[in-house]
Amino acid sequence: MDVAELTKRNIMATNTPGILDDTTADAIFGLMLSTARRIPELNQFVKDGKWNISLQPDQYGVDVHHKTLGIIGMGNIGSAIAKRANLGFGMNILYHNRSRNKQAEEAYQAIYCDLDELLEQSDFVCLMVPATKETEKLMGERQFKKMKNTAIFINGSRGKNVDEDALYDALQNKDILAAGIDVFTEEPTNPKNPLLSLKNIVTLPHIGSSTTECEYNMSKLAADNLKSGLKGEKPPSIINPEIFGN
Ligand SMILES: NC(=O)C1=CN([C@@H]2O[C@H](COP(=O)(O)OP(=O)(O)OC[C@H]3O[C@@H](n4cnc5c(N)ncnc54)[C@H](O)[C@@H]3O)[C@@H](O)[C@H]2O)C=CC1
Ligand SMILES: O=C(O)C(=O)CO
Repeated sequence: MDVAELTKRNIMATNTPGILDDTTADAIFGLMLSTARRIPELNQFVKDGKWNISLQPDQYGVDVHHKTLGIIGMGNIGSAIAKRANLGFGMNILYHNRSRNKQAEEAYQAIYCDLDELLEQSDFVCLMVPATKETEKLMGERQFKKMKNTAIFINGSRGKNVDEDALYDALQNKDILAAGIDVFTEEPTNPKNPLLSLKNIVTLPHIGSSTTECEYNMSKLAADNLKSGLKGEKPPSIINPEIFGN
């Protein structure tokens, strides 16, 4: 939204902050586990009736616990992911952000570093920045080449933050081990998107906040915002309160 323009025209802008952080972090963590432990692929293996000998080493996944997770964008959702990773899975947290996040540093022992350092050192790289001009294709060929070839890339933010062609090449050339993505450059993605042909990627149809509880809570807050606005009152989560004056 062009909030400045809305404010200029005296139009209220509202959002639903806070409500989806934990739900989205759960989905992103699910993507990390699914990708590392190859859950969708091995689920299909059982259902296809192929489980007739014990699992072979080339079907093994990799550990998540006690590995290093690099979070690009340590905001509300990034912090909720760090909490799960550090307190639940004993993971070491590196992060890159526009500014230091002291709360995450204290609560989850998160260590601030520059982007290249994060890419070089992390076993999992999780992208959680907003889509802006600065973050467009933030992850491209150079960044994927910086990652370990045993590392896993997760995108829970916006598709445009990643150069999908570069991600395809990185996965195909085994520059990185695998990827898990909830978001695409174009949504719904074209079924012919080359990424979908790869074995080492887990894909989701942008399900970050898609639980019954979370969708209900977001809708309720949106309706509360609307009701207040229509009565000329300040909505509970207004983005541009300045239109009401001080
Ligand atoms: N997959 C899904 O269903 C969902 C995806 N999202 C996406 O996740 C994004 C993050 O959400 P929140 O954590 O709530 O936002 P937030 O605003 O709390 O956190 C974003 C963080 O990214 C940092 N950042 C911004 N530009 C940066 C840059 N160029 N370099 C480094 N850091 C930068 C900010 O400083 C901030 O700490 C949203 O903007 C949205 O695109 C949000 C909700 C659900
Ligand atoms: O609110 C968002 O940013 C979403 O991605 C919806 O799930």
